[in-house]
Amino acid sequence: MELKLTGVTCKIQDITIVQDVSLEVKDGEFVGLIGPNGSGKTTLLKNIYRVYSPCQGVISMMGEDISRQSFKKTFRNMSVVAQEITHDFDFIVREVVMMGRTPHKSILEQDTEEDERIVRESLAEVGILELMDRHYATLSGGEKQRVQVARALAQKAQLLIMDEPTNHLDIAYKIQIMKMVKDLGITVLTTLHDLNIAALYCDRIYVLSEGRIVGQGTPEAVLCPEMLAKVFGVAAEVSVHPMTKKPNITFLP
Ligand SMILES: Nc1ncnc2c1ncn2[C@@H]1O[C@H](COP(=O)(O)OP(=O)(O)OP(=O)(O)O)[C@@H](O)[C@H]1O
Repeated sequence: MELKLTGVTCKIQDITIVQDVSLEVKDGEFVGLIGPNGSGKTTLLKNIYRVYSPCQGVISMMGEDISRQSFKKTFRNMSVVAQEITHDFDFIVREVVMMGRTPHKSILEQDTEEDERIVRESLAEVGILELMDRHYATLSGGEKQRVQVARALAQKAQLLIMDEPTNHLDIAYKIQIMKMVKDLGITVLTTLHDLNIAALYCDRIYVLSEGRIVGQGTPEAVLCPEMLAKVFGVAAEVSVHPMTKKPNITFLP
């Protein structure tokens, strides 16, 4: 499920937050979006998952402009793990995951046994089947994050958009979730703050700074000391890890 952005600009209250962004995620690619706090990553993703509409530019999936699609059609093909999900009502975990089945149903359609099976499978995949009857509001930040990943899995979409999907997770779950998503083999665009995790899992990376794309390429090409100094303002040494053969960043105090 190919995703393409061409010249996307987004303004909020007349302030340009994202400017002339063009990027492409090819079918089956795992692409990272990195950049400092406030560089516009979440705003860009919100344009992709249709919370905002770009004031200029086109976002297309498989060559079709998503602004011309019904929301239902978009979300049959695109699942989203957003940051900081709060639910106004206190849902049970399995109800939150069942929300992932919504784009596949008509308004009054009941949940089927197949839906129930998919919900259980998705919870098991992220290792929290035992939480299925808990109240979502009572979960820890990391547990909530895994419920959101399970909801996205239950949606069975071919494009997955994730906004910092691992920020509440300890290192073991961070690796588990990234590996699991990678193994799905679907098309992924995700923001990531942990650049060593980005180096391990991303096929390609885009760098956003002040709303513009300032770098793109493989982790080896993008994650260099010059970019880290220029964009993030940090001193770092980058080596190739002898076991993973991926860039390994050591930040210098
Ligand atoms: N609804 C809004 N109203 C006003 N300003 C906003 C709004 N949403 C985002 N911004 C501003 O747009 C800029 C980009 O925000 P955004 O959340 O997209 O950045 P980000 O790269 O995701 O940051 P972080 O890494 O901190 O999550 C910030 O300066 C933010 O304050």
